[in-house]
Formats: sequence, C-alpha cells, structure tokens
Amino acid sequence: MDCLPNNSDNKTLKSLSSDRRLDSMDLKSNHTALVLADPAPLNRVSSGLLPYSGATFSQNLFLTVPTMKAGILDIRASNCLDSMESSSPPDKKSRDFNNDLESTDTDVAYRAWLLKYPSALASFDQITNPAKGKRIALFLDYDGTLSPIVDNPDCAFMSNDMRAAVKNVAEFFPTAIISGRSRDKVYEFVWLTELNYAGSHGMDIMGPVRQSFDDHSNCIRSTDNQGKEVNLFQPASEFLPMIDEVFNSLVNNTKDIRGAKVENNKFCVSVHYRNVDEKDWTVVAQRVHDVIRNYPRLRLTHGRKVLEVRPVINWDKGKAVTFLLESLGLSNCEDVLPIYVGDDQTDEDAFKVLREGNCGYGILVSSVPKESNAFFSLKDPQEVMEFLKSLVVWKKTSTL
Ligand SMILES: O=P(O)(O)OC[C@H]1O[C@H](O[C@H]2O[C@H](CO)[C@@H](O)[C@H](O)[C@H]2O)[C@H](O)[C@@H](O)[C@@H]1O
Repeated sequence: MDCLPNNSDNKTLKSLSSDRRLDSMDLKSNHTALVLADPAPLNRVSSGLLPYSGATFSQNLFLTVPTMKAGILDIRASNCLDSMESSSPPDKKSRDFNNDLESTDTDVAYRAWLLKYPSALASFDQITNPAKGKRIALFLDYDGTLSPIVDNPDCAFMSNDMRAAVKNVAEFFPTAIISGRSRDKVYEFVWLTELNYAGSHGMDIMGPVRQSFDDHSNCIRSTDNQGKEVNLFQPASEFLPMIDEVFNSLVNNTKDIRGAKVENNKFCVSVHYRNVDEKDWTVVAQRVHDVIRNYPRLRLTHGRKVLEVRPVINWDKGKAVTFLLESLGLSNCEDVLPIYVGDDQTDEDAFKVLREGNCGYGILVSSVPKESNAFFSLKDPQEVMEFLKSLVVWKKTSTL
C-alpha cells in the first residue's frame, strides 16, 4: 500500500489528490445506457439522482426491487462532468482546456447555487439560533467530508488538524461518523474513541447500550476497543457470506483491468474506477454486472467514481441517523437539533430524513452546484473543519 503515514497534513494529502477529468461515458448494454462517473453536478443532471432506480420500500427491512432484465444494468446517472473541485483538482489537461471565461461561469453558477444552499459558515447564526436551548447532535460522513478525495482509497487520511477539530466538537456535542466504509476501516482513519461509528452505509452501527434495544432484531451486545459494553446493530448480518463471495468474484473478474480496485466494506463492496482509463470503464461496468446479475438480493448504487454493491434491505444512512438518535436518547426533536454533514449521494438519505422530519439540517459538502436535500452547503473539507471549530467557539461563548 503506497500510503503516507497517518499524520500526513493537508498539503501532502492535496498532492495525492486525483485529477479532475471529463468523466462522462455512455456504456451501451442492450437498450440501457450505462454511465460511469461521479454523481453529476446540477447543470448536467436531467432526472433522478439515484443510479439504480425503481426500488420501493416494503414494510419490512427488505426492498422490493423490480427484476433486472438479463443483460440490462440500469444505472441512470446522466452524463456528467467530474468537477468536484475540492477533492479532485483539475489536471494539466483540464487546466489547459479551461480558460478564464469558463472559471468565471463556474463562479457565477456556484454563487447562484449558494442562494439555494447557503454556506453554513455565512449562515452560522441561522443554524445556531434554532439550536438555543437544544442539544446539537452531529453526524459526519468521512470521505470527501473529513478527508479530501484521493486516488488511493487506502490513503484517505484525515489531517491532524481535522482530527483535533472533530475531537473538540465531540467534547461538546454527541458526534457520530456514518461512512460507506467498513466500521473498522473508518475507525482506523479517525482514531477517536469519543465518537460513535456507523460503517457500511449505516449497516453496521456501534452505539451505547440501550436496554430497550435488547429485543431489537439484529441488535446484539458487544464490546468496543476499550472493552466497554456496546450495542451492535447489523441489519444485514445474514448477507455477510454473500458479500464475501461477491467480493472475491469481483476481485477475480476485474483483476485484469488496470486501475480497478475492489474494496470489502463488510456489508457492501466498492468497485473503484477512479484510476481506470476511461476507455475501460465500460468493461468495469460490464464485469460488475456479470457478477451481480446472479445475486437478486444485491443492488448497485453509484458514488464518486465508485460502484457500490449492497444488500437489498430497507436501510441507509438516513435510517442510521434515526437509529443513532434513538440510541443516544436524542430522538425528541423539541430538545435536539441534528446536523448531518456529507458530500456523497448516499448522504442524501440522511439529508432527506432531517428535511422531511423538519428536524435539523443537512449540510452538503460540494464545490459545484448539485441538487440536494440538504439545507446548507460547505465547499470542501477545509470549510467543514472551520464549521466544526465555529460550533465549539459558539458553544463555549453561548450563555444558553
Ligand atoms: O460514506 P463515505 O465515508 O463518504 O464513503 C464513501 C466511499 O468513500 C471511499 O471512496 C471515495 O473516496 C476515495 C478516497 O478519497 C476515492 O478514491 C474514491 O474514488 C471515492 O469513491 C471509500 O473508498 C468507499 O469504500 C466508500 O464507499
């Protein structure tokens, strides 16, 4: 693993950052266009942001998913330009291509977008005023939120400054990390015992012991790294052997594709194509399709240059937020203001829960205009850090 040590600072991380490229590519598979790219910025999205659409929730944990026609993988992301500038700065090719006029256009579009999703820094009072007399509960995504996006997923370290900011904020507010990564992996990156962790897009939650959860199916007692008794909620535990099997098949099926990387996130699998030559993206999609077509109980979603294979269950980051609020005894909206900060498509489920519950705020981390269920925005992880620091200052000086 060609990674720098865990204490690498932001400058070093920036040098590891990936190139911004034109990412759109239509992959024709029978009648349906397969498109691999980062989720599209606003001006490039035509309809539904969800890559695999058509799934509906049934009453229980399982999703009802329409049968996939053989040979058709319905990934409905639109053609898009990967312009997540904060995490994927332009490479030389793009810089040459982009002239000053385009930058100005981008700035104008971003400023216009900020009217709809105001900066959480500029609107700090708007966020904290309703929090007076309430407890703020903080939920943080990891990749692209606490650490910049880099080429090698094993090297997505957070800076020491960010770690200190998260540690400080967690002293004042109950704080949880909710990541697509396995819980163990995200803990290895964050390395703070003061937090609660949910891995595998919320399908692996470690939280405080709650007697009331003892009868909850899929909730067991366990111990954390410090030997403290905790509750472990793993709603997809029965999928573990299937996920391992699929992981091995995906590794096997993609091993000849230069740059492709398959990551085992315990209850889901990520297939990264960030480092794959664009001309081979079709092959990546086809190989993933070839594997998962044999598993009707698995579905495919789409993140930042990553295809995510996950169980068809009625569980996501939004459900994880609700579960954690309950676990932490913070589910009364009258007394609690939850704030969720995230950058990815999977974070939209959490933004939606807060928006629809009229309880708390989603903050989208993005340097490009994107449609979102969040209320506010922050440009990049650097701004996330400033926001966390501001919360601490506000709490220390607040008299309420
Ligand atoms: O929910 P998150 O904590 O945001 O995790 C989502 C995925 O993040 C990681 O992939 C992304 O970040 C990598 C490192 O910067 C980058 O190389 C990759 O292109 C991104 O998609 C992680 O590796 C995945 O397993 C997570 O599902």
